[in-house]
Amino acid sequence: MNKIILASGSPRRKEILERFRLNPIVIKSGYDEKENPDENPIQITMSLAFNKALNISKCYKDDIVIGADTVVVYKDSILGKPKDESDAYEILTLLSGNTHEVITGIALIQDIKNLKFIDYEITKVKFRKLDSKRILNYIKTKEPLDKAGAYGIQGLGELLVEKIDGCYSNVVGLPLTKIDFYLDKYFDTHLL
Ligand SMILES: Cc1cn([C@H]2C[C@H](O)[C@@H](COP(=O)(O)OP(=O)(O)OP(=O)(O)O)O2)c(=O)[nH]c1=O
Repeated sequence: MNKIILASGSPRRKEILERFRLNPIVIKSGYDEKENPDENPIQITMSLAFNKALNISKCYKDDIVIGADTVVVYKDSILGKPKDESDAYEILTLLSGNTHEVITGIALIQDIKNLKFIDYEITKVKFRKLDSKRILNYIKTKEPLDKAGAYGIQGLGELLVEKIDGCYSNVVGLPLTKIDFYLDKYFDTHLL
């Protein structure tokens, strides 16, 4: 089996792969996450995912390198990670009672075989109506601070969610079924 490198500092992405018996080597990509204002959210997540993976694959040409980037989109605005607690409060107030999209761009690269794939997945998430006390209590847990959209569906944030439409692991940061599709079809790596 080929070595898999996860070009991401996100512990959630590592956990998703480990749950499915892949033990990636984790190397956080030093890529500076600058968004291009001319790109739409899908293009932004795919370019960032690709550049994160490319940065690492230059030095690990034999290995399969996976990069990803997740954003929350509500009414055409990209809601990334909150800058601070008051930003988290604003984001969660905006999302309360409404449906947003979680978009994750992915890239898989194996330089030596000249294999490069870029794709994305969208999941719709509807939030419950949240009063300010609940939002403040959630922010106190610190869970929102390092996550796009200021929540983690895999944690206490599950309590904010009324329903989801689409791939669950995509919301957590890595659309597993799509990753499995590419690994199986092009990289001779099979999760099942
Ligand atoms: C919506 C949502 C996001 N997130 C996380 C996934 C990502 O880690 C993070 C989005 O930030 P990203 O910039 O995609 O990733 P990262 O900075 O954590 O890691 P790296 O750039 O090194 O790859 O938000 C959750 O964990 N749960 C959720 O429900």
